[in-house]
Amino acid sequence: RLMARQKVALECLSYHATAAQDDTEKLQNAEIPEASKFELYSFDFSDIHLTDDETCMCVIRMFKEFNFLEKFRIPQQVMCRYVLSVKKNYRPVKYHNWRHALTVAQTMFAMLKTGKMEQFMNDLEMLGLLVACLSHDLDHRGTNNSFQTKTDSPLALLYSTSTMEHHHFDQCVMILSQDSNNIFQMLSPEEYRRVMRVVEQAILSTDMAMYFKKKNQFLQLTDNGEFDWQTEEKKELLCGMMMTACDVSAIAKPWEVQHEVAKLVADEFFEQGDLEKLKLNEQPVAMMDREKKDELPQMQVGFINAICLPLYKALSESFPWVKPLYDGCDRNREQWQKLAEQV
Ligand SMILES: CCCOc1ccc(S(=O)(=O)N2CCN(C)CC2)cc1-c1nc(CC)cc(=O)[nH]1
Ligand SMILES: [Zn+2]
Repeated sequence: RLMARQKVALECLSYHATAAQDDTEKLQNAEIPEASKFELYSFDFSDIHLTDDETCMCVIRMFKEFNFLEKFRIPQQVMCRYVLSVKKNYRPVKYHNWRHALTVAQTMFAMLKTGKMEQFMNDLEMLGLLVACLSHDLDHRGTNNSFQTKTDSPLALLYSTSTMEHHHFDQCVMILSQDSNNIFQMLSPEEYRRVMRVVEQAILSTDMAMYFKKKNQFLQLTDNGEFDWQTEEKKELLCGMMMTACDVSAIAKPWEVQHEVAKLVADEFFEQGDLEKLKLNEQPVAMMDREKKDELPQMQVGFINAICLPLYKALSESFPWVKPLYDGCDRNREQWQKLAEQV
């Protein structure tokens, strides 16, 4: 019986076809605009006005700014097909979609470049971090880990902890396992092993439960004025914190952008709450209960105070050039506080 269910589980892992040839050729022949056109070096970057094609060009431009196509001998066509295949494997859910993945990757780009964190990373680590950001929510269904467990989803059968994050990593591996998508194809076996370890750790670190586990260790290092970050363990810890900082970076965007994105997050949460009421006949947690939408501003203040600000504060103390993330988040806290007092 278990075998049959595991067979079903593996079926649901089957990833959709690679990007179409004509889309790939179109992107391949396109002129990739300068980074300034997309404001890729800014922490205020927003994808809202970009077309789907432009989002793909943003990714290629970020890789070009790091000179990764030369450094890792990535054929242009493989680069294009890889980006389109990753985009294709995001579902059109309200928040955890391709646009979210792109904005997370752009924040990582800005932290490394504008935030000057590239001085602590080597090329392979930065390549891994960008790939991890692009892949970190692949095939998200708009529901969280506890929902997989509660509904006996095939994914919960495969992974009992960090269920979605393990699935996102699996999807990332599956896309790279197609030669036509494999941007790592020219790496040596040793380089491939190292970059995949960076990608795996980075994607798994986006499980908020992992963040809570690791953050005190990180805060101790920054409080003690850690400046080395070059041991395997410290590097892994720093990369994990950077992933969380990028994953929640919508909280640090200009107010109009944050307010719009919060609506998308709420819509996705409320749809899960509806499923829990209807299918599971269960009362959802407040943040997923649309009957409690009035509590949203106060929840955002709690999210900022408990999770976002402490992280951005610790990062800004050790890496001063990422302070715009702290400042943006603090401004949004004030805005959400004002709305919370109005209710
Ligand atoms: C906007 C709709 C309400 O959104 C929230 C409500 C509550 C909390 S929470 O900090 O209390 N907390 C987080 C950890 N969970 C395990 C328990 C609940 C966070 C958010 C929230 N999350 C994200 C990340 C997806 C983005 C965002 O903007 N807001
Ligand atoms: Zn995410």
